[in-house]
Amino acid sequence: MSGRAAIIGGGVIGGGWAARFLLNGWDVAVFDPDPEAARKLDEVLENARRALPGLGDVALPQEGRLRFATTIAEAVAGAGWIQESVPERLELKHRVYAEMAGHVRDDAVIGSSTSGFRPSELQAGQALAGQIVVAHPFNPVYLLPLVEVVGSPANGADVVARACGRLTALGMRPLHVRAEIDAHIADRLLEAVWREALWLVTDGIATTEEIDDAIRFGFGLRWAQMGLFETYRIAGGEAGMRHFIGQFGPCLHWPWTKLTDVPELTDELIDRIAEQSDAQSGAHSIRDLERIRDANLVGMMRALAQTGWGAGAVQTAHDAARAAAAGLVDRVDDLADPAQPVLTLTRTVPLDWIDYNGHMTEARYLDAFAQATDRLMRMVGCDAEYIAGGGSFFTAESHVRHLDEVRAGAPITVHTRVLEGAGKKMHLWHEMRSGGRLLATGEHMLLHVDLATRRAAPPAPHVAAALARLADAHAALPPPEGMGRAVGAPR
Ligand SMILES: NC(=O)C1=CN([C@@H]2O[C@H](COP(=O)(O)OP(=O)(O)OC[C@H]3O[C@@H](n4cnc5c(N)ncnc54)[C@H](O)[C@@H]3O)[C@@H](O)[C@H]2O)C=CC1
Ligand SMILES: C[N+](C)(C)CC(=O)CC(=O)[O-]
Repeated sequence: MSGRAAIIGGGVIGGGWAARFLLNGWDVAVFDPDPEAARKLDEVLENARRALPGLGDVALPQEGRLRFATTIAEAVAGAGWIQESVPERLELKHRVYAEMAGHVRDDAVIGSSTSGFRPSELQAGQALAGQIVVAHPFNPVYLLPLVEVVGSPANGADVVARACGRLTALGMRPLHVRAEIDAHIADRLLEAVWREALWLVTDGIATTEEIDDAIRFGFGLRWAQMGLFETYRIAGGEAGMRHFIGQFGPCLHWPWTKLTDVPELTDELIDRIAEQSDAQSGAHSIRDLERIRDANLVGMMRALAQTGWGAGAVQTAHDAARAAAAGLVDRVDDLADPAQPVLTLTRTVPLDWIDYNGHMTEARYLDAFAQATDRLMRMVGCDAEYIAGGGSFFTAESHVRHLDEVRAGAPITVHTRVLEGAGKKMHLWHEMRSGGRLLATGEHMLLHVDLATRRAAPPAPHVAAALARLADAHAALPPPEGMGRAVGAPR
């Protein structure tokens, strides 16, 4: 699903929202009075284009069009989603909503990025109250899936549901916060940690770098994939959560935190934090830090997708939802023209597929061909259910030719031919392209096996029939150049 979005306030967060919408195919109008807004947004977009398209295993749609509007009314006209991301001042947010009145589509959702205001505070006195919800994202908005959605009784019954549906279609994970509270759920948690960190600096116990190390080398990695409660459940050992609470419950009454007390943000404390932060990270520009952060996040989320866990599961679901739009099909019967090589992969080269030579590393060619083979297997009926029933294909031999290089962010496709599909054999030919360039070919012999005996065995009749159908259709094509080549064979 795509459409038109309006972004009011194109700073750190508005810029991230603009990138999220644009890269998911939406046209975006931005209103921001800052004369530097276009430059800043351009830089954020450049980073987003580098990172987001390579996060998933399915190509994103064609990027939407970006324009800058000169008034709020012009920006919001015709938009299905309006995201307000102006600074965290209630009176400013109210002024912005008032300027929208009379120009907003009846079915448009007005999301506010507010970190802390409740929806009823935002809606107070507003003609558009029924359309305003909190849609609180996390920086960088173009990569992180979480968005807290909070409504109030002023919203119609379906507004929150409509908001959540649209955010899901953008590859996000809307979390419906059912009760209105200051700072929602996540910032309440973050604020608690932030206050403790400020005390540690105030009291001279730790530097900004030591505090960051305490997070990133340890519990930060755990939080990224299991959060707090699931992590502590494991920490309870076989006796689980009850044992954990029994063991650490008494600490609640010990002076482990200063949560009820807040350090004064004196000039001295601000100077100390700023100086320590410069010493810690000043060698990198903000854009450099953003790129390092993005590469780390993409790598972590792609690892999580392998286990189908947390933020990785969101990406996997988004890929699945996008596959048909990207031209991929799940069944031979769904192919528009089975006589042509089958599109088995369409994606962007991700950042973590690049090696020290600055191009896609050799193993990833085989990885991409393996993904293409997996799709072809599913298309002929060898899907998860079939494999659970005891039948599958094993690869017996592969020959990959590396013909041209490709860099991060480039779109790649794989088209596949079935050279032979009879008895236990499945002989495949993959061609990988970027634009018109042939990057690589892969020739693979697979054997159908009985997973109980681990020995070759004929496939089930429906798999054999689908495979034979493709093999017969592809037999009419001329033999592919390079078929049957061995390493070192003369050209
Ligand atoms: N920075 C963060 O980590 C996060 C911030 N938020 C929330 O997002 C909102 C925006 O915060 P940031 O992007 O960090 O601030 P920012 O200062 O980076 O960006 C705010 C932008 O709004 C523009 N602006 C000011 N007045 C305006 C007006 N009348 N109409 C249109 N644009 C106007 C400014 O020129 C600026 O570009 C706040 O509500 C904040 O709580 C939410 C999640 C994280
Ligand atoms: C610091 N903050 C309150 C603006 C943080 C957020 O709102 C969310 C985030 O991205 O950390």
